[in-house]
Amino acid sequence: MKVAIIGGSGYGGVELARLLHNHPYVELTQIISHSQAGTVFSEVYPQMTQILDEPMVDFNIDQLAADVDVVFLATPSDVSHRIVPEILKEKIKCIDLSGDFRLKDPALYQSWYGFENTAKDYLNQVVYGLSEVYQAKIEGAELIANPGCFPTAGLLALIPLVQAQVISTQSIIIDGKTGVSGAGRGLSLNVHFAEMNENAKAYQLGVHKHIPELEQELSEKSNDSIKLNFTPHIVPMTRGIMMTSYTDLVSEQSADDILDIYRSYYHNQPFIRIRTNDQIPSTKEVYGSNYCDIGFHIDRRTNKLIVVSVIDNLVKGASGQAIQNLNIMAGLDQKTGLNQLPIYP
Ligand SMILES: NC(=O)C1=CN([C@@H]2O[C@H](COP(=O)(O)OP(=O)(O)OC[C@H]3O[C@@H](n4cnc5c(N)ncnc54)[C@H](OP(=O)(O)O)[C@@H]3O)[C@@H](O)[C@H]2O)C=CC1
Ligand SMILES: CC(=O)N[C@@H](CCC(=O)OP(=O)(O)O)C(=O)O
Repeated sequence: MKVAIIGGSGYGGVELARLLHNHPYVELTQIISHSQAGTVFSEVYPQMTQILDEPMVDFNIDQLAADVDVVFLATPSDVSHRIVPEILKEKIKCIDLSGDFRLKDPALYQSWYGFENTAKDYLNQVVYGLSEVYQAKIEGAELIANPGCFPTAGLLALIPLVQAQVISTQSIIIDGKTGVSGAGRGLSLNVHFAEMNENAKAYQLGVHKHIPELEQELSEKSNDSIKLNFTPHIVPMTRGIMMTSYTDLVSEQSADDILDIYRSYYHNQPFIRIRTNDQIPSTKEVYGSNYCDIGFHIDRRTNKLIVVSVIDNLVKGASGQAIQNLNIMAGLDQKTGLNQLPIYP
């Protein structure tokens, strides 16, 4: 398969380049850059010296049509909805890492993302690329909306429970923590060393763009209209997402019952690892890998089931899951090119 990356000079772009380098069936033919076309990729990212020494190129639809089967868009929000229709017309498949196509209700883009989606007609055909949950739909997709990093970890923890109807859908509270690379490579005060080092900050309470995404997908799986609380925190680490979900059990459940729900839902899913015996995963245990690790604790005093799920935001939360989706679309083993083990310590 010939693939291109749009948004090459960002963190999602370089992580795609790193992972695709070891993919046996992919040829990366173009890295497209809005701001640095003509610059050699390894000059922007010296760790790619003697690996990717070609210059990045401008977006050119004719060149794409001649050269590429699948495009990864690793662009900020409010970009891909403007260019995806043009790319799809050339029969090139698109995997969009941004949020531009994740929400099914077009009205929600203005309120949560602050832009008007100009490709509303495509919201009916886009497939939400949560790989383990929508595998069958992903197989035939032309356009994938790769899930957000927080939703990936949160939904993988909660969908099996909601579907099994063992938790209340009206009292879900999620506490999210993210590493700084989640904010992308652009400079901003929030990620300034003195602002974030030895510091933890909650942000965007009640207005974060991942709230409607979490609600949309959990509502779909429960046939209920779910409203939930989600608060993200930025903490001083480079990579990693931890989602701690507080849920109310609606019936008596043992730890083995909960384990059975997860094991049967994720039967044969290579990237989901369910922890047993109250073992709670930490972000370093998935660092650099495409795994999502899930651990849980039942608090008998309060009848709450507390679930902790962790991913690497740049791998399972972005570029790794995008490649997992490419593999599913191409009929390959999901693990192709994604066999990196976590880097620990
Ligand atoms: N970082 C993360 O953990 C995750 C990120 N995502 C999503 O992936 C996307 C990329 O994120 P990330 O790589 O971190 O962000 P970065 O800010 O690191 O990179 C985005 C890149 O997009 C390109 N770009 C910027 N403005 C425009 C524009 N107006 N038109 C076209 N291209 C533009 C730039 O590259 P160039 O100039 O070379 O084109 C820029 O480097 C975002 O939508 C983000 O929400 C999803 C999950 C996790
Ligand atoms: C630290 C930080 O700013 N994190 C980003 C994570 C989201 C992101 O960048 O991208 P996706 O929506 O595509 O997952 C945020 O909270 O907006």
